[in-house]
Amino acid sequence: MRIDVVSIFPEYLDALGLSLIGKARQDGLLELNVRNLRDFTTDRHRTVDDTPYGGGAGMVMKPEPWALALESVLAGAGHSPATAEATETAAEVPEHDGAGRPVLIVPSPAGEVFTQSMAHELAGEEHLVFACGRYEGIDERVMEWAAGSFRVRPVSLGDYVLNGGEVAVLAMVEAIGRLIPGVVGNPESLVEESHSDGLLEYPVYTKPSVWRGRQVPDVLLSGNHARIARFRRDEQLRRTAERRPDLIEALANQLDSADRAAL
Ligand SMILES: N#Cc1c(-c2ccc3ccn(Cc4ccc(CN5CCOCC5)cc4)c3c2)n[nH]c1N
Repeated sequence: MRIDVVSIFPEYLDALGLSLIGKARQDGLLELNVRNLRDFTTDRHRTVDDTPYGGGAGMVMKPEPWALALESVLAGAGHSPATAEATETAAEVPEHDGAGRPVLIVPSPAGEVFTQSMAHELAGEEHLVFACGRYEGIDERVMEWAAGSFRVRPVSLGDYVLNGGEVAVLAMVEAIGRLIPGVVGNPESLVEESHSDGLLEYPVYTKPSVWRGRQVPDVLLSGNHARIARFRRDEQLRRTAERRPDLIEALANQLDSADRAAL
């Protein structure tokens, strides 16, 4: 997988050189390129923002630096930017769903909320491009223009307000990158994790069996795998009902009688 990121704070993405994602890059499982949006400005002050049409607080990111940066990404990946007629052609040919075009993920408070399911979907893509906005956001015409060469997806990390897109990109690249085959040493650990079966994960314990007077649940020391599985499932259901009742609602028709007894 190839990932390109454009940001006015490229150093924010340095954390993607560490740990599993950093090793995946060293192992050639993931290619990551970060571009500084200011390198695509044309004035001496490297200006990326301006006042909003229609008034209002704050500043808006200018469109032209973004178009130049995204065209640089396309050129770097061997794609040619869409021309006007190409855009029309793409729109007219129904089977041309743009599957070959890179996905442009635009972190935004107004985006579709990022989920584990979306992480799995995006982990299957060949080329992801992340546009990190700042200020009050990016001129909307950039996303309209980009639709000629990218599959554009505004995505939100969650229902709270950040100051820009970089933190969201760190989270999404980690969530997506860990699903790429070979990145996580033991693929088994990807199976039983939160949200993989729609429930929150069960509590985990390790040595010592008694720590500051607190005993590990006996069932986990029993060696009885059926009882251990049932305990873990019960803990998943209990935790999910307590912390995320919304997830229980979504699963209601999938729970068996043993599950219902645990709630
Ligand atoms: N992913 C993600 C995010 C982001 C996110 C992502 C990208 C950018 C780029 C700029 N910002 C700052 C910003 C904050 C608030 C608003 C709303 N406006 C409405 C009209 O009044 C002014 C304010 C806009 C821009 C960003 C925030 N926040 N929360 C998430 N889950």
